[in-house]
Formats: sequence, structure tokens, C-alpha cells
Amino acid sequence: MRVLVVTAVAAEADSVAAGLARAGYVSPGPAPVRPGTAQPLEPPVRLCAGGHEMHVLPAGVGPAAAAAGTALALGRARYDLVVSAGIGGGFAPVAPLGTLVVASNIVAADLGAESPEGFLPVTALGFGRDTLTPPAELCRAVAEALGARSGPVLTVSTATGTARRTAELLDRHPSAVAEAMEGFGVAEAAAQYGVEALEIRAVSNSVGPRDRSAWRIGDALAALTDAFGKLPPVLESWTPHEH
Ligand SMILES: O=C(O)c1cccc(C(=O)CC[C@H]2O[C@@H](n3cnc4c(=O)[nH]cnc43)[C@H](O)[C@@H]2O)c1
Repeated sequence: MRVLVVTAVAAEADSVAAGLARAGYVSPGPAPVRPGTAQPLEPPVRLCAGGHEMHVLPAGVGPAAAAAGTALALGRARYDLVVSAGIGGGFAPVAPLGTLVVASNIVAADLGAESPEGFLPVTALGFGRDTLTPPAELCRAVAEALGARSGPVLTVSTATGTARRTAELLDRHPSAVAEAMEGFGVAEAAAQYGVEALEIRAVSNSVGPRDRSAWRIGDALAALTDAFGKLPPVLESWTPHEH
């Protein structure tokens, strides 16, 4: 089993790698680089255990960087699964600070058009898709192993910072548990390669009026490490569909 874990920033990648180290994953050394090969993005950090490989890639903030980085990595190596991981905003009261969420659906919540009647998703405009669905059994098993809540996780290009925007999002996605800025980009790139994707978020802040003093990034990064300490046995026992 070879898994690509895509985070936004290095601190998230380090937390993921620390969890994988707890689970016995070790570095086999740097990957060989072919002379003259363009490297627009650092290659993922490779960690191995018992014939399984986890590659961890900080690809940048936002859906575009996430999709580009994921697609580059998927073009360089074959993966069985892609995981979008990092911190995120939790919708109160279902996803309190420091807890974990696993996406049952990965939703591009601001991909579409505004209209006087309200937001029109890209599907209502007649093209594209705004939802990607991870394998349900795997999602359930991961949520159970992590003690995580499962529900739709929204991908937004603009992080929510007002009560009005929070209410709009919940009106359209009443069962949403969290929002972040990369999941749909990672999952769309994975889908185009025929690879399944998961999204796991550790809640650093509540979705709502902007209040940076209330963010608990350290606690969320620690929760991310705990999550990746528990995750490997679940992924290792999963059989991906043929693709
Ligand atoms: O300064 C702000 O108001 C602000 C608001 C939201 C996010 C940021 C960031 O710099 C972090 C972006 C980074 O973290 C993920 N993230 C964490 N919490 C949220 C959230 O409530 N809404 C959206 N994204 C969030 C995100 O995936 C990015 O990777 C600053």
C-alpha cells in the first residue's frame, strides 16, 4: 500500500510525519532524483513500514496549490490512496477545538456563481462537480479508529470570518462538520488519476466571526499527530478498487 498525504504547510506535514513515526514508519533515505528533472515542488517525504509507504507532501495553501501539488506527485509515482490532512475550522457544536473530523463528502462549497436568488453551485451552471465522496467503508473505519466525527467537510477559497457567511454555509450544507481550503483540490486531482481520496482535519478554530486569539493551532497539530499514529493499521488493511 502506498499512500500520498497532502498537507498545506510544513508544520502540518511534520505533525503527520511525527504520528507515522509513532506507528513505526521510518525514512528509507531521500528518493533518487534524475539529473535534469525539473522539480517545481519538493518531492514528498517518504516513510516506510512493513512494505507499506506513506509519502507526505506540503503542497501549499488553497485548492489550486493543493490540486497542482497532488497532480504532480501522482504523475511521478503510483499511489493507492491520497489523504488531504491538516488543521481546519470546525462547525459548532459538532466539531469542537482539538477534535478530529473525517470527511464523508468533500464539498467545493464556493465553486459556482452568485445570483440575486443566492449561490448557484457549479453543477447548477451545467458543468463540473462540487462533491467528491471518499469510500464509505474506509471513511467509517478511519473515523472509528481515530474517535473522529464524520460528515461533509467544505473546501473554501476564502476562509469564513463572519456569522452571516457561517449561516449561509450551514443553510446549504446543514450537516457540514468542518471547513478548510484544500480538500476538494486534492480529491479532484486524485479522482482524475482514478485514485480514492480521504480528508482528515484537526479542528484549530471554530467557523464563525474572525477571532485569531481563539485559535488553538498547537492543540490541533498535536491531534493530527495522534491521528496519524493510529491511522496506519486501518489504511494497511484496506483494499483499493482496481483502477
Ligand atoms: O487570519 C485569518 O482570519 C485566517 C482565517 C482562516 C484561515 C487562516 C489561515 O491562515 C490558515 C489557512 C490554513 O488552515 C486551514 N484552516 C484552518 N482553519 C480554517 C478555517 O476556519 N477555514 C478555512 N481554512 C482553515 C486551511 O485549510 C489552510 O490550509 C487565517
